[in-house]
This record gives sequence, structure tokens and C-alpha cells, in this order.
Amino acid sequence: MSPEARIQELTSQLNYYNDQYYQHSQSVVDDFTFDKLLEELQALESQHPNLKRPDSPTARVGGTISKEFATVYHRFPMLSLGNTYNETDLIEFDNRVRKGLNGEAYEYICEQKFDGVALSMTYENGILVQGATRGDGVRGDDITHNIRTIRTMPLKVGGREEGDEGEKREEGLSPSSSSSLFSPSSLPPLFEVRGEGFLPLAEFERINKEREDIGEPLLANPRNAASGAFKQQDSAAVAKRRLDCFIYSFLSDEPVFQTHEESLLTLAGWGFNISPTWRKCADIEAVKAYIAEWDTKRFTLPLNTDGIVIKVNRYDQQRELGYTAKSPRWAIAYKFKAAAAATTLNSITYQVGRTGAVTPVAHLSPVLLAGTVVKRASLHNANEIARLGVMLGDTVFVEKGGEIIPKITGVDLGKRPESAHAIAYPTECPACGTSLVRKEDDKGAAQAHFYCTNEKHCPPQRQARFEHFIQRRAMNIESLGEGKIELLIDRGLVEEPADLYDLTNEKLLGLEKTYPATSIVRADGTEEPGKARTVKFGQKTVDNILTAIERSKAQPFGNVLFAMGIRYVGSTTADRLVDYFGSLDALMAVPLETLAGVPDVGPRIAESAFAWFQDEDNRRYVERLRAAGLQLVSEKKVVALESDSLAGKTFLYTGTFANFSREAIEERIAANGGKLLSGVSKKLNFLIVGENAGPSKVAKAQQLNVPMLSEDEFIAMLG
Ligand SMILES: NC(=O)c1ccc[n+]([C@@H]2O[C@H](COP(=O)([O-])OP(=O)(O)OC[C@H]3O[C@@H](n4cnc5c(N)ncnc54)[C@H](O)[C@@H]3O)[C@@H](O)[C@H]2O)c1
Ligand SMILES: [Zn+2]
Repeated sequence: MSPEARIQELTSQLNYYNDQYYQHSQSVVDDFTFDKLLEELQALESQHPNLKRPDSPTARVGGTISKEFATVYHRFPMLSLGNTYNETDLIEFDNRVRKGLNGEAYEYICEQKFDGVALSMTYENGILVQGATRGDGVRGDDITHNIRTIRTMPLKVGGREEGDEGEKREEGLSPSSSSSLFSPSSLPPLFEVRGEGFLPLAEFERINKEREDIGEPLLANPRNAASGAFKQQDSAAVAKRRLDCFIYSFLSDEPVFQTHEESLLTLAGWGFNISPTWRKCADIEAVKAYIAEWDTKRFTLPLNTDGIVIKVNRYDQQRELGYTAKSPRWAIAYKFKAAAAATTLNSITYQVGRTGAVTPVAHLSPVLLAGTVVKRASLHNANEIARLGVMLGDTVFVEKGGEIIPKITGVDLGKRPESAHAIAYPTECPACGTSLVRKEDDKGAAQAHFYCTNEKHCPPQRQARFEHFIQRRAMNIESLGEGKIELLIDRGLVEEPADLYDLTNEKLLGLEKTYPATSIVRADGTEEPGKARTVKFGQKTVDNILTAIERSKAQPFGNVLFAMGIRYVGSTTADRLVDYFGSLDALMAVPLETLAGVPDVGPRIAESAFAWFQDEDNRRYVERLRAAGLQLVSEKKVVALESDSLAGKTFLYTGTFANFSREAIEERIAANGGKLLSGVSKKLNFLIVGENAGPSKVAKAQQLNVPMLSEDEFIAMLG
């Protein structure tokens, strides 16, 4: 291929990956592949500068801005970082720095390269006034409302009031003391901090567990989940995601600090969330030691990282070294290749989940990966097996991100043994023998799963129904975990969760079962016999269980509704439905269209819930829960649905009104099926304009051609 054709090909390929990555929060290829292609393009362009295309990804920061948010211009451009995967490049970087500084002494600060989304926060007189994404580096999306939901982000610095800091530092990563190191009176009137917004791994796992539980497709990884969450319109939904942010830089017009170190220490003192994992390094040898240390230690952090960022410490030296069009010359990212290993795929077992979805689990020859022995990996579904073209006996590559179960990312075809054989996906449920049915969800074939439709009697589905029921967000009877349910089902004491309310001391006391040992496999492949596990119901255990069951009767209606296990009805949706209908009886009586009209519910969830309540068995089950004394009415104030005259429409108001307080107008919007947005964007259908309306909102609405309503026009719309 001619260099010209290759340059053209790489340019459009990389622009496509960038678009998917930044606009659709999806990685089509892994970072290493992406970076190698970019490197190839860079090399070709420097050999043939005249062939470089105007839209080349080598000259620009990858992201763009989106139409859904107001655009903000960054006071200082938000750049990318040069990156490398090897030590030679690192030494070269150090040599360039030394040359650039003409023999002056220098030090580095090493930090984790947090794998999330770059955020910029502007403070005016100590108040957080703006939060934005990086966008194309020059302009970003105004996501102030969403950034305000980050609990560790100070809304105000300097002259802090009691309680301003909220519940921060719960990750246990930050310095234990947040006492001011430097007086906040030294705060410049205008400054910007930058950091990486992220979804903590534990939260990512929790969300995915719930998604799996209610039959939603899983989120691909924490980074994409975070970038998707920060771009949601509804900040109340964003707040539920428990996003967090580590701050790693400070900018202001007038220099405030001499060194990066000083700024990190001071920002921590001001109450910013600084990860204490950074270290000052006297030279490149110390940098290498830091890198080596964190190569595996990073897996103990509560978030994913994908490398180490190395920055020259002194700001005057940073200025001296300067910038390229895309990145600073005083910093570099040393990226870790995703921790990967090769091993043999020995067998596959199939697990049946609560919704009947059958998931293949790969069993591997044990292999050491990022400090832990791996012997299982997820394969997701039949399509994934087909996509990988993997066979039993193959040598496969496994990779580990921060997630608990590593994944198979490829096959070493060169090592395929004669004895390898194709994977025959089962046609019957491995647990109950029912013929499997293939269902496709919204995303089409890519997510296709096989299902066992024997919902009521398939043993693992039944077991999972109990596990769903007792979880904390549902009935919170977690003292029944760890094999106890299994034993109760085994002995015929319970068939469905409502039976839990018939358990008595006599039925439980003295129950006992020993589960056979499963062996523990060491990294070298040798096995060590595991211990047999005995589940035993002594008096103390029984007391705990019965108390928890009794206490569960006070769980709010939203929890009970979630516990019922209706497909697609997660705990957030359950609470939403409770807000609107207030009681089970009201909910069961509404027509499908009304259900579908509830904001954030929509036709798919509505159909699933509606059908569930039509089912005879489910109705009988619900009556048993009622008889057991569970809460089926909400004590919270109910938003009574008055009409659906505003259904499907989005609103924002500005100014004050003759007939409504702020609260009242929000209530009217919700009660008539409308949805309140947090800012003016293309997604906004109407801006309701009152007295003393905010000029910027009005101007923005005019610019985007968003229709404006007077108070009277809004009242007329209510009908
Ligand atoms: N897989 C794909 O399809 C695909 C597509 C596009 C980009 N990418 C990946 O994204 C990278 C390019 O993204 P980029 O331009 O954001 O560069 P980058 O992620 O390599 O580096 C810059 C970013 O690092 C982040 N960062 C994290 N910790 C930091 C710290 N302590 N100090 C400073 N910054 C820190 C900041 O958000 C900053 O914007 C590529 O290297 C590639 O691996 C992948
Ligand atoms: Zn089954």
C-alpha cells in the first residue's frame, strides 16, 4: 500500500475509533492497538509531511463536544499526554527533559494515570461555578450540574462552613487529615482544578450485578460507564451513580505555587480529593522504581488505572519545556499493557442466572495474572464464543482489568492442538433440561443470550430469586446468605421467597449440611485440597435469621417492589414507580400507557411490569407477601399523576412565577408526566420563563431555538 493510501486509511480508522470512544463511550479496539496505529500514523506523517491530512488525529485531542450540553471554552487548553509502553522511551523522555533544561537540576512527580474522564472545575471566589469535560481540548461540555453531584468535590473552598465537605474520603485513599495546610485566605479569586472523574470499581460491580439481576445488558468497563454517566441529562440519576474524582492539577492566571508538589499538598489542605498515591522522585531511576512497584499494586486501588504519569515538578521548568500542539513536553504517561497471560481453555460450564440467561464460564489451566491465580474467565455469551473462534483445548489470552473475573481476549491459533474441538453450545438447560430459547435484547444480536424459560421451577433460577429477594437493596435478610438458602430449598422448607415468612424456630434449629470440598489450585498447577464446608443452624444463627426476617417487614415499599424480581425493574425504577403510584394496588390498577408515561420508565420496562402483574401465579405470590405483612404502600409523599398532558416533554424554568413556588412548578411538571432538565440543551423542549428570568438561559434557548413558554402558556398546556 502506498504511504498516501495508508495515511488516509489510518486517519479515517483512528478518527472512527476516537468518535466511538469519546462520543459513544465504546472501545472498538484496545488502547494498545489504538496507540500503535497512532504511532504508525505519526511516523508516516513525519516521513511525508505533505501527505498529512487536515483532519489528522495526531494533531488534535481526540474528543469533541456534544449538542446536548452548553459549550464552554477552556481558559487554558486541556491537552492529552504523550504516552509510551516501554522503558527506552522513558529514558528518551528523561534525556529530552535534561537537554531542554540545559543541565539545570530537576525532579519528577509520579502519579497514577487514573482511567476515567478528564474534568475541569472552575472556582470563583472559592465557589464552584463551572464543571466541564475536556471535549476537543479547546471547548468542552458544560456539565456543572453533574459535577456538583460528586460528593468529594468541594462546592466551596476557603471560609468553609461546617459540613461543607460532606461525606468525603470514604475510599480511604486520601490523607486522613484534611486540615488546612495553607491558609485558604491565599486563594486566588479565580482558579481551575483538573482531575479524573471515575466510577469506583465497587460501584461498577454493584451496578453490573444489578443489571444482570434485572436482565439488562452489562456496562463494558468502568471508564465507559463513567463517561456515559457524566453525560446524562438528569443529574438526579447521575447522583445515584456515586461518581468520584481525583484532582491532579491546578491552574490560575497568576502563578500561586512554585512546584506541582506544593500544589498537591495545598489542594489537599483546601479539601480537594487528592489520591495520596503520588510520589516525588529525584531521578528517572526512582521513577522506574515507582513504576515497578505499582505495576501490580494498582490492582488494590478502588478504581482502574492504566499507567503512571510522570511530571516535571517545578512550574518554571514546565514553562521552559513547553507544549506540542497536543501535549506537554514536561510530562509523559507510561502506560501498562493490560495485564495478560496465555493459558489453556480446558472446559466450559454453563451458569443459569435469575432471569434464566445462560452464561458460559471458561475453566482454564491456572495462570498467574497481576498477582493472582486465575482459573476462570468470562465468555459472556454464544456470540462472544463465535467472535473469538475459540475451541476447547486452545491456548487463549486472558486479560484482567480491575474487574473481578478476567476475560478471554483472543486465541493463539498457532498453538491450536490436533485434539482441539469446537464448543457445542447446549440446547437444553444444564440445570433442568428445558429447551433453551434464544432472545435478543435492544442491542440486537451482539448481546444475544440463550434462556431457560422454566422460570418457576429451574433450580438455579429459584435459588437466584431468593438471593435477589434477601439482598440489602431489597428485603435485607443477608444473614440467610452463604449456602443457607440452598439448604432450606434442599430440605423443602421454602419454595418461593414468600415462604420465608412461615419459617419458625422449630423448622430451622439443628438443620445441618456438609458441602463437599472444592480444591484450591496453585499457580504451578498443583492442587491443594480445600476444606469441606458445613452449614449449620445453631440457636444464634436461627435467632439472627428470624430477627432479620421479622425486621424485613418494615422495608419500604420500593424495596419490596424491587424484591419481587420483575425483569428490568431495578431498585431505582422501583422507587420511581413508588413515587408515582404510592401503593401496590394503585400500581396494579394502572393501564399500560400510564405506566409507560412515567419518566425514566418507558415502554420496555412498562410492558415487563404490566405483564408480570397480569400473571396469575405472580398475583397469588403478591397476595402472600401482603398476608405476611410487607409494606405495599409508600409513606413518602406521592406524586399523583394528574394527567399525561406533558408526557414525553422536557422542561426547565427560570425566574419567579405568580402562581407557583419553585417546588410547586416542579411538582406540576412531574404530576403531568413531564420531565425536568437541569440545563438548556438541544434535549430541552420548553423553557418556562418567569419574572427576572436568567439572561444566559434565555439567550442559550434562543440560540438553540428552544421554544419559550410564559407562565400562562404553561398553565394552558397543563389542560
Ligand atoms: N481503544 C480505543 O478505541 C481508543 C480510542 C481513543 C483513545 N483511546 C485511548 O485513549 C488515549 C488517548 O486519550 P487521551 O488523549 O485522553 O490521552 P491519555 O488518556 O493517554 O492522557 C491524557 C489524560 O490522562 C488523564 N489522566 C489520568 N490521570 C492523570 C494524572 N495523574 N495527571 C494528568 N492526567 C491524568 C487525563 O484525563 C488526561 O486528559 C489513547 O492513548 C488510547 O489508549 C483508545
Ligand atoms: Zn433451567
